[in-house]
Amino acid sequence: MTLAEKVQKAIRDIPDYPQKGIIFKDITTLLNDGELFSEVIDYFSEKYKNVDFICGIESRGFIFGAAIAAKIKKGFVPLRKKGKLPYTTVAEKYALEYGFDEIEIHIDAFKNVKNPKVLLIDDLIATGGTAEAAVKLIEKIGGDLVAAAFIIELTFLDGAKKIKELGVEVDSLVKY
Ligand SMILES: O=P(O)(O)OC[C@H]1O[C@H](OP(=O)(O)OP(=O)(O)O)[C@H](O)[C@@H]1O
Ligand SMILES: Nc1ncnc2[nH]cnc12
Repeated sequence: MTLAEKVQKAIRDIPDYPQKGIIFKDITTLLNDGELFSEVIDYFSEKYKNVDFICGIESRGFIFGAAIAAKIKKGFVPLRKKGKLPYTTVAEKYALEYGFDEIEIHIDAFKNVKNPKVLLIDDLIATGGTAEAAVKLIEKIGGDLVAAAFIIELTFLDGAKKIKELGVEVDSLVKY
């Protein structure tokens, strides 16, 4: 079985969560499988070992992003929901599959590196609203995006298109 097939098998569908009509992709069952979680981390770590920073989106993007960053010994930069970062931030509002939100990044997150090469990672891309906001924030503070990577892509919501239109490569492990 390929890694993508194993991950697909490990993810659980929860109908009507958090709202009626949404089929929620539950990654906790993937995280629960230590061997497979580790394989996913190894896969992305090998592919992106040459970046300077890993940016992860709160909160599920933190789980994968922080593990990859530690493995390749590069900095981890959290993109957090509004009001959670203590220092000066830039912010973007966005719409996602089931609501609206706002994320922020610290303005000095890439301060010590010139033209920093950055990987953005999240567990899932649906409409792409969240990732689009993240790309804009990373670029606003001087990051050079190598790719936006996701464990899961919901292709029928066309989110990858939004990101590609910003000139950023999309790398999804499992597509539905
Ligand atoms: O492509 P989009 O339509 O923007 O949706 C994708 C986003 O939605 C989920 O996060 P959520 O905001 O539910 O936060 P969580 O990770 O804290 O559960 C997911 O982890 C992505 O960040
Ligand atoms: N269907 C879905 N499952 C899990 N996370 C999501 N984020 C946005 N849409 C989602």
